[in-house]
Amino acid sequence: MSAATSQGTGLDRARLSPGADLSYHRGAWLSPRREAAARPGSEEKAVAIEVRGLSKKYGSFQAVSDVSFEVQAGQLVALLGPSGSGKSTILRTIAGLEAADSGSVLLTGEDATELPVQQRGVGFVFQHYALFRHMTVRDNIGFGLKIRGVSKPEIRRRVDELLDLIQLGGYAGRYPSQLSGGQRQRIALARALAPRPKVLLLDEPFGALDAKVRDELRTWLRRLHDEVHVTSLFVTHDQREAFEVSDQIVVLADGKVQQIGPPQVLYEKPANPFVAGFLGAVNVLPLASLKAGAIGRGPETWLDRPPAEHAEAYVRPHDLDVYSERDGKPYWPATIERITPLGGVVRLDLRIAPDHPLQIELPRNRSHGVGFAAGDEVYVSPRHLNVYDRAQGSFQPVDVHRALGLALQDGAGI
Ligand SMILES: Nc1ncnc2c1ncn2[C@@H]1O[C@H](COP(=O)(O)OP(=O)(O)OP(=O)(O)O)[C@@H](O)[C@H]1O
Repeated sequence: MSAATSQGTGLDRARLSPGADLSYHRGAWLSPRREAAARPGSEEKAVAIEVRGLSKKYGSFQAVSDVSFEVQAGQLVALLGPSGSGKSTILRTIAGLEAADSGSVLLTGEDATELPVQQRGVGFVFQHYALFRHMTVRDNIGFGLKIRGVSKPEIRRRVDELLDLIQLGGYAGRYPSQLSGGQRQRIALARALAPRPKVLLLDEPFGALDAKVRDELRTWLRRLHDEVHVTSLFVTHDQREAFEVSDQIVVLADGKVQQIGPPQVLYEKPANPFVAGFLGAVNVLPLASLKAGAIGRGPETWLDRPPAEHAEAYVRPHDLDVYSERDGKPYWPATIERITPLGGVVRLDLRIAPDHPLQIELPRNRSHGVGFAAGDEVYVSPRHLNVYDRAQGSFQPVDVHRALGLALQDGAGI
């Protein structure tokens, strides 16, 4: 957090300080060791949450399996995965609401594995607003401070500051029943922030809201985070939500980490077929069927090690071009079955021989210019794809045009 923003929100260092031996850096309290690491010019970045080798069984069911990841101080990170992938279990373990079978949790550098919930310094926001129905908004937000024995004037000042921050200044006297779902979640967030937690944990915070409010709150959360920079880890099963809000995403499936990285990197360079499919639409096609259409060096030369006969190409709908003539690029011959305008893009449903469905998305302007119609025989060419070789267990990105360009420069195989 910069000095300017901390003054702007009133979340200043002096009042946030939980102890003399800690200092504040980009949203997290740091021990002297971590503070040194966070100084400008330092190689190591401060880590606010560190999960090491976490495993958890419910009966004989392995819900979380050797999960490790780090959250840098001041970042907003998503735990993304399908239902049952272990997201909530991990979040609850970090909060201290659940005990892991093995592994450890470090918060701002200190081992918190054995600490009770109240001593971890975490703020928690649940999917279903856990506001007290009989308390006003002001009392709800101030609740955590009251039980910690903070003085009344200080609680009042802090609640006003947070009401300003969440832009609900005029709502202090209302009861939860007099608020919309979105407003209740903003209050829940203010309540979690009130005791100045080291880290904020959010479990599907917008899951119970309708799509439009959800959309608005995502943007709101990101802006709020940019203002206060409190280290936040939030659980979602919604890929779009994770993309819109987070700095980093931890993708989970079956209780295991699949990949960790910034949203765009995961999208462009997924580590495996699961991540490729979970983070957006993808066509899966036999790589071998490109051989016949390949110009110059075929797909077997695009990778360091030639992929097996049954390797598959994973191609995003917007990474495909469609032509009425062959034009020197590798292609799949295809037939257009349906053309569906979808606002800014047009979706083409095609079929390649012998019987593979294929989806392409073209920008609206481009599809107008080309003038395709259902029933047209066309050539489909990938710009970028991932080759999945089950036998080798490898999943490798290929920039097709580049691979082809290099092959042409070589002059080989033409
Ligand atoms: N208390 C429990 N007892 C038994 N099994 C549980 C318990 N809590 C969770 N599980 C199981 O552990 C697995 C992981 O659950 P978890 O809630 O962590 O997943 P999740 O990814 O958060 O799912 P969702 O998005 O549906 O909330 C699920 O299969 C779930 O049924």
